[in-house]
Amino acid sequence: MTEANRILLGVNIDHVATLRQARGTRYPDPVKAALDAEEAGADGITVHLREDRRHIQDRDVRVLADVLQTRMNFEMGVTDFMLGFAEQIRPAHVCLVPETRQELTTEGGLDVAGQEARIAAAVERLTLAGCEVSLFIDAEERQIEAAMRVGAPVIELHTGRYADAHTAEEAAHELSRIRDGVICGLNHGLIVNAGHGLHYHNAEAVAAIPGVHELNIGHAIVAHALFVGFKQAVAEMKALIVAAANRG
Ligand SMILES: CC(=O)[C@@H](O)[C@H](O)COP(=O)(O)O
Ligand SMILES: NCC(=O)COP(=O)(O)O
Repeated sequence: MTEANRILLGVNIDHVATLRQARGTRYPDPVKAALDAEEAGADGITVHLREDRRHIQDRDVRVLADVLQTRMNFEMGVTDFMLGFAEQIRPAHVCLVPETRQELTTEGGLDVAGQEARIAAAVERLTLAGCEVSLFIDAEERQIEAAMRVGAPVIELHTGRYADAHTAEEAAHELSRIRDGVICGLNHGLIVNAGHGLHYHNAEAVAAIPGVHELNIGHAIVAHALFVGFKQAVAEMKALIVAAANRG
């Protein structure tokens, strides 16, 4: 990997499917979005198959598994169904996320410390299936240490509180928590990704944190794509974070 592309962009295409599901149509097709994203420089494609199937559907994941040129980052709750599904699909990456039916979006990180045995068993099953497992967690030392203990090689730090900050002070505080989380993860030998709620106006500061491996970004890219097209929206985000990482 060259210095110019040392940070990776995973493009989350869930909300292309959100638009499709709103009318029960066949369009817009998240698979087309994924292929366009790849052409525009995405390093991977992220999809979250929610238990309530509010956006991505099982078939989307199956088709993506066949056609992606990069790699799939499959986000899932820790349930027996999802574990079995992932074992069939065998995505390159599986990210375990917390999930509740009523939430608007993923509101916090997975409580790994509070359920180590259950998460360790899931990590083991997925690893045996050939998936690299990541855990979507808050930037807290106890969660990062638990992630290491359960055998996950990768963590993704939840950036939602930073993205939703109402003041510059709050944003700076949340950013410094993420920075500390990155250092902690790296010190424990983990690969550290980050994502959630990142946008064209706030992703650079996270990308500039030394050691961040990949950012997963979806909602903002899909929204921007309405006005500039999907490829352009992905290319703009990729250029933004690569430049920030190189400056940082
Ligand atoms: C786990 C995560 O942060 C994203 O995948 C997010 O869940 C996108 O989907 P939702 O907007 O449905 O939460
Ligand atoms: N894991 C975070 C992700 O995939 C993208 O989240 P968002 O940018 O749609 O909020």
